[in-house]
Amino acid sequence: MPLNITRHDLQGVLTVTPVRHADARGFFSETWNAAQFAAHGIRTDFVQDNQSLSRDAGVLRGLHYQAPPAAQAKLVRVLRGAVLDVVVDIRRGSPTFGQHVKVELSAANWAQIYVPEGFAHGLLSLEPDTEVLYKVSAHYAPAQDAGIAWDDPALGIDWGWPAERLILSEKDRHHPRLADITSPFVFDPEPVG
Ligand SMILES: Cc1cn([C@H]2C[C@H](O)[C@@H](COP(=O)(O)OP(=O)(O)O[C@H]3O[C@@H](C)C(=O)[C@@H](O)[C@H]3O)O2)c(=O)[nH]c1=O
Repeated sequence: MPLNITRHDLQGVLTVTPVRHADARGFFSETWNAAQFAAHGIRTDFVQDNQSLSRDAGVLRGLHYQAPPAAQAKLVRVLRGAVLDVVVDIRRGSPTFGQHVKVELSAANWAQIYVPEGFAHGLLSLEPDTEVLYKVSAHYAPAQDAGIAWDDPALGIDWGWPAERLILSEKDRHHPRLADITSPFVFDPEPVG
């Protein structure tokens, strides 16, 4: 079954919507198929699956990335509830540096987002008890774990949620602005994979 893929204006960022085979019992869906991704030129070796639960709507996680040598590509989907998913290009020299893509992922729309290396990632829960599951291409590396301020004015992300009602981790309250870091990622006009 071919993948339903939408390419975004940011190089390599994709929305992927797997087919759901519905029947009287419910549905069946291939949520990750390496051969089908390879057919689209994406050969990512995922090594870890992560799951998070956000109890309330308004939980904002982000904007996160891991620096090389632990840089991660991610394939993100929602098992329950809905999120606003945001991906920011932080590759120095990129023609779209600092620009973002915003996509709603939900258990209902079954959409996934593919986030390549070189992008910061964040999500906002839009419903209570939202569960997110995502594959990553490098193991967790606390020393390389880093972030950018979700409200960096230069990024201009409209989260569509009153700032005073957002629920953030302590860590996510203190990330620097993009202009205040030297991103560890450099734009490659001809990326492999
Ligand atoms: C990311 C991560 C965290 N942890 C631990 C560290 C900490 O004690 C606890 C919660 O970590 P965090 O606060 O970083 O979790 P969270 O804020 O959900 O972080 C995630 O946010 C989204 C937007 C992403 O893109 C992910 O890659 C990841 O950075 O889990 C791991 O053991 N393995 C992991 O891979």
